[in-house]
Amino acid sequence: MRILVTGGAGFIGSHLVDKLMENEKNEVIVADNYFTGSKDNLKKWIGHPRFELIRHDVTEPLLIEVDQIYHLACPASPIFYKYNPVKTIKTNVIGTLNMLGLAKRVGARILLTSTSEVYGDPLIHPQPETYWGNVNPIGVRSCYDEGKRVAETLMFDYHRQHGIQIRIARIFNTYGPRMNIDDGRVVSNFIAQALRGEPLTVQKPGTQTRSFCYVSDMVDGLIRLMEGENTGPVNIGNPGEFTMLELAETVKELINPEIEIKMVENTPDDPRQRKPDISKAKELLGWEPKVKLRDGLPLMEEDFRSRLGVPKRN
Ligand SMILES: NC(=O)c1ccc[n+]([C@@H]2O[C@H](COP(=O)([O-])OP(=O)(O)OC[C@H]3O[C@@H](n4cnc5c(N)ncnc54)[C@H](O)[C@@H]3O)[C@@H](O)[C@H]2O)c1
Ligand SMILES: O=C(O)[C@H]1O[C@H](OP(=O)(O)OP(=O)(O)OC[C@H]2O[C@@H](n3ccc(=O)[nH]c3=O)[C@H](O)[C@@H]2O)[C@H](O)[C@@H](O)[C@@H]1O
Repeated sequence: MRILVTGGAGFIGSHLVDKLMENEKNEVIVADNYFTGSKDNLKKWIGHPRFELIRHDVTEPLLIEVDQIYHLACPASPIFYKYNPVKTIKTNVIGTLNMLGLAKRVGARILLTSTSEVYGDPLIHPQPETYWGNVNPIGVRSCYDEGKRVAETLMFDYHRQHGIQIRIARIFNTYGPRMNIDDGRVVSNFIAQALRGEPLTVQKPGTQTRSFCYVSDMVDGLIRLMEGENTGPVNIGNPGEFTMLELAETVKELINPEIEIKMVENTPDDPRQRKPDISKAKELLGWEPKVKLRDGLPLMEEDFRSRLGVPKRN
């Protein structure tokens, strides 16, 4: 099986590559423009005979021969996707069109990593896949959430019109080792702040919720979806729901009980609550997450300590 992973130098993509490379029958090709990803995440595979890394921007066509495409390329942290919103929407729309064109030409199966942000600021809780969402089409997050919604539309239109085999995963907040230290997402921010001895910045009001999935569970869910018979969309995430204040308290307790928690201004259109209904993933993929937040945070702490050079105190 020859497998293309777009965005494979990023956080989730590099863990997915590790898992796919475990199977000796797989050849893995990564295409990435290194906007938020890094070759460092893939260093153990560079030079491996079953692995290839291409510097490529998915907004340009890619002509290669593959059997499967995991299409992850897209900046995921709000600070990065808002940095150049026109580029973000081009990545979601033109990038997905290009990858669907590739899938059509070579007859490959393609999986899109969509997002829980397609539900916007949800009015239904928890969110099932049947919920159409509550999204601002002209806001500062729209390049990402509307971009992913168009990407999902393109996937289904190619499927209906050209018979392409598609899979859509709606990923909910995922965390783990290899996240960018200054990525700006909440779990990486809090862990880096706790280790640097800086206050944990809880954006107001602090009662907004998220549900955090450990990256190994995520990768397992994505592979099951790709290998299974269902197009999706399927929610993949951990239903354990926490307010941002609860998350800050947990990080404080586990990593640095002396640290201060500081309330700071939030950004526009921040969803107030988010929790996946994972009945479909359980039923169709036989999947559910195994790693609890309290078990996953220390694994991420260990990785951040070694990258920041902050040894554990005894
Ligand atoms: N991590 C999460 O919580 C989460 C949640 C929902 C959805 N997702 C989706 O999962 C995917 C991976 O997210 P992540 O957390 O690993 O993010 P990440 O930023 O670490 O990885 C994204 C990768 O895509 C690459 N990339 C960006 N634009 C590109 C382009 N135009 N051409 C080629 N490569 C490009 C980046 O360099 C990076 O390596 C994204 O599609 C994201 O939208 C992630
Ligand atoms: O799971 C998803 O579908 C989406 O979730 C995230 O978007 P978001 O939930 O806004 O992620 P964060 O930036 O980590 O913010 C989560 C919450 O933490 C808060 N926050 C963030 C950073 C911080 O320092 N402090 C803080 O309280 C934010 O206000 C927000 O309420 C990801 O960044 C998207 O890539 C992904 O598609």
